[in-house]
Amino acid sequence: MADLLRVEKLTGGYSSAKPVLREVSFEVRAGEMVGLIGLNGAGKSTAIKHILGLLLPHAGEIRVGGRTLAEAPDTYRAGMAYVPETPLLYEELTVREHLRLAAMAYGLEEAAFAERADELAESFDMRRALDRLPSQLSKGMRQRVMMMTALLVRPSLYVIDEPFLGLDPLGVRTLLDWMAARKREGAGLLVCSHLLTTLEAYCDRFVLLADGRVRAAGSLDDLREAAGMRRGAGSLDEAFFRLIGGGPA
Ligand SMILES: Nc1ncnc2c1ncn2[C@@H]1O[C@H](COP(=O)(O)OP(=O)(O)OP(=O)(O)O)[C@@H](O)[C@H]1O
Repeated sequence: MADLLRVEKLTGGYSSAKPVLREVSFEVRAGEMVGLIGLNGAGKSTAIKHILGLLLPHAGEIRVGGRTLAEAPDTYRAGMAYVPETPLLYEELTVREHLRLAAMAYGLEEAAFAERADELAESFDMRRALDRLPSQLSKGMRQRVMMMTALLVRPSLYVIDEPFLGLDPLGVRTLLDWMAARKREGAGLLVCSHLLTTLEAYCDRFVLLADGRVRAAGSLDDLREAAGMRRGAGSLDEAFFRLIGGGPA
């Protein structure tokens, strides 16, 4: 089976004269969660913009479900859901209307919509907020709406940027439980975050970007090995600091 997401020797960024990403390659397979990590300015958001098709590769290619954006734009876009770091909501639509809009955009049937929306509202404790407008929601509640929208439509690939910021501990736990459930059902998740301890507990593999290049990639043990640590010993945090050259020797 094709990888859900394959980034192949991607060179890209905002101007071809000065690429931000250079020859970046990684993949996300069905049933795995991959953590995209790196310091501020390493190129994580730029990589995500390329994956979403908001930036076009200067060289290399990106495939979602085996197809590039140019080959199959509809399949490419419908194959993934993106959750941005900053909630983007329509100020004139209620929470329920946001969910319904997502369901329509992804062709979700009414019965499935009703069942899933209800389940999500319950587990994210948003039942009482379903008929509120975004201006009547707290920051964390707005973030919950974004997550609920992505979880409602059940694409095969999730691209999630800093999902935990703004969520209270209960929201973080609920979100992680949902992400793990989607993963068990065969979805792939690319999660970009600075919360290394959380990623370590939930991700199967990691891609560490530094200065727009893949500094190390693979399982925690692969990263430990690349960092000169023993397999089976030491945290992701420690491997990270050794690999980017900022930690104790
Ligand atoms: N719109 C833009 N135009 C030009 N350069 C940009 C733009 N956005 C980001 N950059 C540059 O691209 C590089 C990578 O930035 P990017 O936002 O991808 O980093 P990041 O890893 O997501 O960082 P953070 O952890 O701070 O979110 C930086 O040098 C940044 O200055």
